[in-house]
Amino acid sequence: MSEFGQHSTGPAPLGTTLVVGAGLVGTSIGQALTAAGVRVLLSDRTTSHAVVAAGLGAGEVFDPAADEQVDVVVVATPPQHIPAAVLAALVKHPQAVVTDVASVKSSVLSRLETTNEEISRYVGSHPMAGSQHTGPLTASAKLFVDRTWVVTPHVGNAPEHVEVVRALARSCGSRVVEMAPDEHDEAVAQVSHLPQLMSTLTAGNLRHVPDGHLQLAGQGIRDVTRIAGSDPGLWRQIITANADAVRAELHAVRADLDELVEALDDPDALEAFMARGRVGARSLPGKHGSRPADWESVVVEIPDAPGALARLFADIEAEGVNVEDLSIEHDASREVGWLQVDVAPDHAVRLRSAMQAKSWTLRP
Ligand SMILES: NC(=O)c1ccc[n+]([C@@H]2O[C@H](COP(=O)([O-])OP(=O)(O)OC[C@H]3O[C@@H](n4cnc5c(N)ncnc54)[C@H](O)[C@@H]3O)[C@@H](O)[C@H]2O)c1
Ligand SMILES: O=C(O)C(=O)C[C@]1(C(=O)O)C=C[C@@H](O)C=C1
Repeated sequence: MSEFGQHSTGPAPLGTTLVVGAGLVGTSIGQALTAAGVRVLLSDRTTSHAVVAAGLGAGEVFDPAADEQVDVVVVATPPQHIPAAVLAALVKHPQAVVTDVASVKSSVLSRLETTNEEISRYVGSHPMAGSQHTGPLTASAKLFVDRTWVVTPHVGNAPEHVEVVRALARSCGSRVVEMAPDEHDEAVAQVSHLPQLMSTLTAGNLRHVPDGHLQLAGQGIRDVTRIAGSDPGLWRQIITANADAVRAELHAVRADLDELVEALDDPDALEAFMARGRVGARSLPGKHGSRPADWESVVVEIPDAPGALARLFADIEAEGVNVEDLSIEHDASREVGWLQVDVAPDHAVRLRSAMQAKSWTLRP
């Protein structure tokens, strides 16, 4: 686990933490905090979600009648309900530091500020991890491990309140980044909201593609369209709350698209365009902030058979090679998968020969 993880240097312990909204994100936070030894209470306007989350090890169902002191509240509802839920939490839990996990930050803060309520105990935040799924059944205690969690304080916050939210993020295994709410919104328009829309555009375009052609779909389009499966109702709220920043990104993409259409008749320009994409992909930081370009991939064929993956991991471990990242691709026609193991470049040659010596098939 990372130096930021819950099992490492030991973040400051959190007090009793109430999660409001026990869906994908709320339940995952509940599970991570519970695993880190924090007492977690769960509430959801759909009571069965809180009950399911509790059954999945995310904490206990909150009983408002118990009148228990709550030290931290995490509001994990869809964005449109967040300001009201934050205000309600500030009133009901006068000792608590209240945070939220909404994918947009400025609009939530502005809504809270216009109420003229006392919001000094509210510190916004946003874990940069999730999935295309919703609901407690899709949660995972490991969702936030080694991922960035943005904390977006406002001028009224005391440092100790900000520290509580930083400790919350670290307790879930995340790496904390602090940013002003408007800068956060500009950044997520670039690295989250635009990518979501590009995935949606690509997947939406499949409506023109006949079934016979869809059969040819390989891993490439699956990689690009995974997040197009996200909840349209949730994304409607996210994008409309960050429309100005997203609009600027879309205008830039429109200019690039025009350039690309022109480049179709100019191979040099086309290659330069493709090279720009590769540079962009390599600019993304990987685990612990390192760049994927720092690693080398070893791709191993694994039979779709019980125990094959465990055997492969045991063989890698026996070699003493540290695995930096992993991904798996399923072969469309054969009962095999391809496991991509990313390792430090000076370990790659050794790992390849060790795998071959143990009769694993490698992709060149
Ligand atoms: N899905 C992601 O990838 C992701 C990642 C990071 C942050 N977020 C943010 O997390 C929040 C939750 O997203 P999610 O993906 O977990 O959605 P979700 O639909 O899985 O969960 C939302 C939960 O909130 C409950 N809820 C709705 N209104 C409520 C209210 N007024 N009071 C109490 N409970 C209420 C719902 O019943 C549901 O259980 C959103 O604000 C989203 O922007 C999402
Ligand atoms: O589906 C995923 O893999 C995500 O991590 C989703 C993702 C993202 O764009 O990074 C989407 C929106 C959230 O606000 C945070 C995370």
